[in-house]
Amino acid sequence: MNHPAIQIRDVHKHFGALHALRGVDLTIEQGEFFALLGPNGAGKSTLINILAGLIAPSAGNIAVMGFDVQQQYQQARQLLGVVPQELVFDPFFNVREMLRFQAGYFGLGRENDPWVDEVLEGLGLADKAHTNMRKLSGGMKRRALIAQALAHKPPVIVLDEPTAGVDVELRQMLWEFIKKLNRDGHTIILTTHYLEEAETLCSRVGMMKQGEIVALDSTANLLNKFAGKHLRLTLGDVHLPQEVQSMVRHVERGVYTFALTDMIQIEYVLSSLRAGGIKVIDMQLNEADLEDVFLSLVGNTAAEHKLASQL
Ligand SMILES: Nc1ncnc2c1ncn2[C@@H]1O[C@H](COP(=O)(O)OP(=O)(O)OP(=O)(O)O)[C@@H](O)[C@H]1O
Repeated sequence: MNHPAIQIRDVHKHFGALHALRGVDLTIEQGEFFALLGPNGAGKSTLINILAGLIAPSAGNIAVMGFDVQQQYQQARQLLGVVPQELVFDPFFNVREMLRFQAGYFGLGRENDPWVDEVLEGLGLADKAHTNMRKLSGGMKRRALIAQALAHKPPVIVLDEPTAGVDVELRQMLWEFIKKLNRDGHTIILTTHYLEEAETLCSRVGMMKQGEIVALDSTANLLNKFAGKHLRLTLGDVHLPQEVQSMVRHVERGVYTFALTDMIQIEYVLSSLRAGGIKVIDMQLNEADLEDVFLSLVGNTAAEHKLASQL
């Protein structure tokens, strides 16, 4: 039977009084490149920590390719490679030894060496294979630690904010390598704050807010459904008519970005400005992006949270 890569069923997590996960249901099929997005504190890391078997859920369960992460921890863990935000390593090994050791922990021996070579090559570490972990520069260490999570050739790879604070070169290299692994059949789950990354790489997106999934769809559908267009108008220092103020997504040095859900709104904005005696100095119409979807779903978090807690 072809199990989903990851099946999350009604997962809750309480930290004392805090209800950090409020019934998360999510199925990720084998071969997907999936993005999990959400503002700080939405619960992404908590969900990944439960997935990786590092913490237990308060209720619900998660299976990796059919293996329950608690009841069948070892099998589930073997199928999973998790690149966490913060990583620890043993400083006494060189890079290749460290990767072999890591794979050995999962019961793999010399037969896994070609894969270790592929990982070293893919992450630009081939010429550092014999360098002691202690002697690597910060950026190279980061690469080695990503390699470590992949050493046992896991079919399901989870990357938790892998490019936070990472230089452009590694970012590009990492994505090329991860895209190749995805083409080869590995399932990839990515959490990121870089919405652009999710937009270009991932075919499906889940957005979390306050411990719940608030949107789940293909990247293309989300963009179509929510985003519409961006109208960027250079107006200078003006006072906008009341009726168009709520459509403004962003203002910077006299350039106003309006989020439009319908093309007819262009005429509405322009005629309001005209009626208010405001002159348009320049105008641009752009496709909106995942950031719009994200903001329209997770914006006003604090205000809504307050409202929800009063109800
Ligand atoms: N061990 C813990 N003890 C108590 N509260 C915790 C613990 N871990 C997480 N939390 C809380 O649970 C909520 C969800 O945190 P989590 O780290 O999962 O969010 P996140 O979406 O990963 O955010 P970020 O993008 O900042 O990593 C937050 O309010 C956080 O403070």
